[in-house]
Amino acid sequence: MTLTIYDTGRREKRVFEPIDAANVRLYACGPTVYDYAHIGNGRTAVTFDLVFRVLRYAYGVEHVTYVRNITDIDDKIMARAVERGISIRELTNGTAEVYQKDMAGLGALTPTHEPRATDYVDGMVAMVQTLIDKGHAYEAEGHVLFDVSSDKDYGQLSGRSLDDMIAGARVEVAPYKRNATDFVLWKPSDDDMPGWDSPWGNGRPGWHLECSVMSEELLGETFDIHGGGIDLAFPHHENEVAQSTCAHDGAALANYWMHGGFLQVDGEKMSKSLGNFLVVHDLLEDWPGEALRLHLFMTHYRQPLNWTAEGVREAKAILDRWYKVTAGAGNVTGDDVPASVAAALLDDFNTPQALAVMHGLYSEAQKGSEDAARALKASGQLLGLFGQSAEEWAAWRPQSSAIDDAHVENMIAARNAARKAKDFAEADRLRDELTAMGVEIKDGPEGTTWSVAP
Ligand SMILES: Nc1ncnc2c1ncn2[C@@H]1O[C@H](COP(=O)(O)OP(=O)(O)OP(=O)(O)O)[C@@H](O)[C@H]1O
Ligand SMILES: [Zn+2]
Repeated sequence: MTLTIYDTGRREKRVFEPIDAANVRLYACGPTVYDYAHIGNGRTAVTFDLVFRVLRYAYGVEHVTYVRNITDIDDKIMARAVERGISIRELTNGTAEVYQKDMAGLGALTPTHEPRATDYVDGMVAMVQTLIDKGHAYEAEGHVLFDVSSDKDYGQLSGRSLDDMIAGARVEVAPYKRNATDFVLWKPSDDDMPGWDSPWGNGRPGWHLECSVMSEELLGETFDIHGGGIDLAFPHHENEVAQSTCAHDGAALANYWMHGGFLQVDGEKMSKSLGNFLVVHDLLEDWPGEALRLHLFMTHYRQPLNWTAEGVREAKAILDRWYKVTAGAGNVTGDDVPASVAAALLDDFNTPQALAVMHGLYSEAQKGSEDAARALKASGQLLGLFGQSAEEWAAWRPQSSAIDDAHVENMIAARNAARKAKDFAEADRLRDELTAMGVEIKDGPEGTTWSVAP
């Protein structure tokens, strides 16, 4: 089985060769658990969940380690904790739990490890000391800064020239920096802010340092794949690389870099600062998680994705049909995934191509092919779909729905009775009432079925 990955570090598609096929190692930068995650954050989490699933498919369930970290050291988090008079942990326990549940709602498997930055501060202090000792960092006014001029490879990952980076950094250059591009490894905390003891006084680590240390402790100095949204390539990942390679005497941080495209609204990145965001937590009240997930997969992970309610509605309708046609398919395994679907996913996680094949399988299944129904179900499961029975799927209702199933059944029975008695005016009246409630009914050879219109 050959997996190819578009490596943003090398700017080309490469055949994936793991360091150790018995333990393939993946790290994706997780959220700052300050607020609810929006569906843009969700897209990136789902992308790396798919990578995790495809790696498990290719190398075996027991042979992949996936780390998705939680950033709980952040100025906004600390300010809010102080404001409420509680610890960072007390504040973020709730938000981290909601994040984990919401991502599970999008069909994401629980990662192997979900480290929290606050549990790794000792390791961060040690790495800062190592960087100072090796001549890659310096102390200035209570800060410790990474000396970019000491790293000849700085800028390679994101492909930026030093001039570009200097121009970008100039806006906010602090007087104690030797070079405009130097970045913070450690910064001082005011007395009224949370902090940790260090050789440089009471303070806290810079954000980039967190991932360098958590990935080293959980995956080793060099691991296979490192990922995140495209906004993280620079400066976050560039700085992670600088810290880790300099602390580890030149050993690479990761052999492959993957970056997911933005989820957009009307052509703009969905983000907290622009205020154009939809929170996953709310979306999961209005839609089944698998419909949100399928909408994400309709666009290749590296392309920008325009999020629309119409897209989710379409995804929900596709799943309605797929669930119906696979209802009798029984248990399937990875062996039932057809080669064409596997090939699409092993080719840089080409979900639109996999879905195109699955639409073909659906047509065959609808014509009665049991093999096609099984292949469709197995393919869906590899994508993290078909996580429930056809009955459960059909019984799903939006949380805002006031529809009472028993009441609907009674109305349908009354309508059928009216039709039998040739009281078509009453039958039509009941149908209109159901439509007004958002219930769609269909008369078929096996009686009347109904569903809730999205
Ligand atoms: N619109 C988006 N589309 C895809 N991925 C995104 C989007 N916004 C953020 N991400 C990704 O979500 C992950 C979590 O990031 P984080 O919690 O720092 O969110 P954020 O960048 O603060 O969000 P925002 O941009 O809304 O402030 C990162 O990998 C980031 O690249
Ligand atoms: Zn990171």
